Order: sequence, then structure tokens, then C-alpha cells
Amino acid sequence: MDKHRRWTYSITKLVFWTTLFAGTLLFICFQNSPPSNNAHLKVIKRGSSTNSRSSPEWEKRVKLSARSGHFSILVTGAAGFVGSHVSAALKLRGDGVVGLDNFNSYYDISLKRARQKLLENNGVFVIEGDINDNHLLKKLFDIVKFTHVVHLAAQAGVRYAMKNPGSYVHSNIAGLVSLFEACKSANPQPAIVWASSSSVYGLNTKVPFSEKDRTDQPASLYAATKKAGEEIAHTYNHIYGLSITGLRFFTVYGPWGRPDMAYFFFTKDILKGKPISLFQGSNNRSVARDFTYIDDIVKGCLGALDTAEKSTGSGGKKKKNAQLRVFNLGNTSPVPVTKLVSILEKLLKVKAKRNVLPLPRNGDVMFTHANISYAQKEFGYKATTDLQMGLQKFVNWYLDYYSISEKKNSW
Ligand SMILES: O=C(O)[C@H]1O[C@H](OP(=O)(O)OP(=O)(O)OC[C@H]2O[C@@H](n3ccc(=O)[nH]c3=O)[C@H](O)[C@@H]2O)[C@H](O)[C@@H](O)[C@@H]1O
Repeated sequence: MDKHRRWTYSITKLVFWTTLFAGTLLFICFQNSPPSNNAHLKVIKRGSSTNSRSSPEWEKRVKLSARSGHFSILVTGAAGFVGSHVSAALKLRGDGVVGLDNFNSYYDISLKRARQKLLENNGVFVIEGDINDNHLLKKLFDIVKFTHVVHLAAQAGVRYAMKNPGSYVHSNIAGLVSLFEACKSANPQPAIVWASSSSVYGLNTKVPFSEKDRTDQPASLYAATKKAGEEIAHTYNHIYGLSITGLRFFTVYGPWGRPDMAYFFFTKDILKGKPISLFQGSNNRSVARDFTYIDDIVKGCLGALDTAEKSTGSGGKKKKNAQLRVFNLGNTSPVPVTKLVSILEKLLKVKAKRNVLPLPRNGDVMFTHANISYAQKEFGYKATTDLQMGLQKFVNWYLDYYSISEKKNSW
């Protein structure tokens, strides 16, 4: 080989190996990074030194937030409606709490940020991250020996499932499996309490709904993913000895609530003088919900957590049978949606522009009604806030939050 050809050969070799090396690096990076987009939902990322997961300050914040004399709890969906209330209640009673939330754009992110700020003012660190990010979950379980996980991160909403089915699979199925995988490998394995839904009762007509009733006729993809979650929970309990408690929440409402829910956007639209759509069934039958106030749901979550037994596995192997439970958490007194609107009209002192429409075939069910005797027996659960009182508290919060620029830092 002459000098020139030898030189060209060396350059070609160098380019080849550099490209291969860079390609491999890129591939590894892509494999390890969490999805940047949650099936069409934007996940906004913010960079800050305390949020950089490799920094010692970040680890310190995680450990500090988890520190407690009692339980150390990971709360997923901590910047969400139920998640923020549960995190605050746990911290207030002295548990160590670390929050996790992906801050996706399903509804107003600024409301999630405001909840995060309140939590952080109360000593709860809310990490920005996705439950599908298994590296992050592993890291968290390496840093903290969590005794419990309260898993509330989910894609919620019944009707949105027809618009964005992928986001339900991403969060409620893939995300749940990713979380269970991390829990089963953790040492010690935490006990898990997670949010299922009243929607699993689907088209059932026998009321009130009992945990013993069939749940094999879901009316929405949302309901189907929650039902799937209950079956997946069975598997992880059976194979790995994870202690798992599923909570079927019944239409939770209250201060710091979800803007996609009817009571919330009815309030907004009534105040703006905009018409609201009121669904009704055939023969003018009104649609009814067992609306449950947030504080009652928080009590139920804490009751379930305090009665959860330890998981039994270690090193990914089950030692003996572990606890597997499902509870209804409802108010046990269904109210027609028309009545909810009348209460709101009185509280807001504005007449609603009612637009009555047939119940669309998009996943909604006619009514829900919880039998809560099992939760009552196991941890003394009893809802104590009726819809009138609960909506009063919601409206007070709503007017305060949206009309006063200097927001109050209280729950
Ligand atoms: O209990 C549950 O499992 C579910 O409760 C709610 O679902 P839903 O009861 O459908 O709550 P909303 O979307 O707030 O609807 C409440 C009622 O208002 C009715 N509605 C809703 C929207 C509307 O424009 N008009 C109307 O009459 C619905 O048909 C329903 O009866 C939550 O959105 C779900 O995430 C949760 O899992």
C-alpha cells in the first residue's frame, strides 16, 4: 500500500469506528431516557440544580423529604388532586414523603405547580419524573428504603379516553407495570396502595356497588385500564409477594380539584355566563354520581395505608402469601347531576344556562353508588361531608384561588 492509500484507509477506519461508537452511545441514551412525550401529552421538563438527578444536593433533598420516625412513603402523582392532598396529610402527621409527578399537560400545569409549591413549603420534595422511567424508580428505591408507595399517578377522565387512548395505556398499564417492577425488586419491598376507580363497575345495574360484584363490563377505555390494573396487581401479589391495596374512588371533588371534572368546569362556565351541557338518560332519567369529598378520600387512603401488611418477597422472590385487597371509597349517597348544578347556582348566586343533552355514548355510566361496608369494617371508613358542605368548601377555594392574585398557602 502506498503512503496516500494507507492514509485514506486509516481515515476511513477512524470515521467508521467513531460513527459506530457515537451511534452506540446515542442508542444507549435513547434507551435510558424517559419518553419525552406521553402519547400526545406534553411533559414539560425544567432544569435546576436541585432537580438534576445526579447531583448530591438532589439525593440529599430526596433523603431529607423521606426522613421520618414512622413511614417513608413514595407518592406518585403528588402534584395531582388526590396526590397533593394525601401527601400533605401524610407529612402533617409525621411521615416522610417523597413525591413524583410528570407534570403532563392534560390540564392546567400552573395548578399542578401551585400544588407542588404548597407541598414543597411543607417539606415534601416533588420530583419531576415519569413512572415509566425505570432508571429513576430504581434510583429512588436505592436512595430510600420506602416502607410504602401510594400510587396515584394515572391518566384520569372517562370521556378523554376516546380522544387519546394511548395515554391511558401509557400511564395506567405500562406505568403501573413499571412501578410494580421497581417495587418487586426493591429491598425491602414496599406495601402499595393505589388508585383504581368506581368506573370498573361499568354497566352494572345492581346498587349499591359492592367489591364482590362483577367488574367485567367496563364502559370506557379508562375503566378498562383500571380493571386491567386490578388484574395486574393480582399477578404481582401472586408471583412476588407484593402487598397491594386498590382503592375504587367514587367521583372525588373538592378544593384544588381537577379542572376536567364536571363540578369544576360547571363552576367556571356558570360564573362566565356560558351554557353548560347536562346529560340525561332515556325517559328523562337523570344521571347521578356518588360524589365524594376529598377529605373523606384522604381518610380512606390513610386507613388503607395504616392497615396494609408488609410485602413478603425479597430479591424478586415471594416468601409467603401477601395481602391483596380492593376497597370502595365513596360517599354512599348518590346525587343527580341536576341537583349538583342547583347547589352550585345557590352558592355562586348565578343561574346556570342549562343545555340538556342525551347521555353521549362515550364512556359515561348512568349512576354510581358505593357500598363501603368493607372499608368500614377494616379501617372504620365513613364519609362525613355531604355534597352541599363539600361544594361550599370547593366554591370558597375556587373564588379565592382564581380571583385573588396573592394566593394563600393553605389546604
Ligand atoms: O368515580 C370515578 O371512578 C371517576 O370519577 C370521575 O368521572 P365522572 O364520575 O364521570 O366525573 P365527571 O366527568 O366530573 O362527571 C360527573 C357527572 O357529570 C356528568 N356530566 C359531565 C360533563 C358534562 O358536560 N355534563 C354532564 O352532565 C357526567 O355524565 C357525570 O354523570 C373522574 O373524572 C374519573 O377520573 C374517576 O375515576
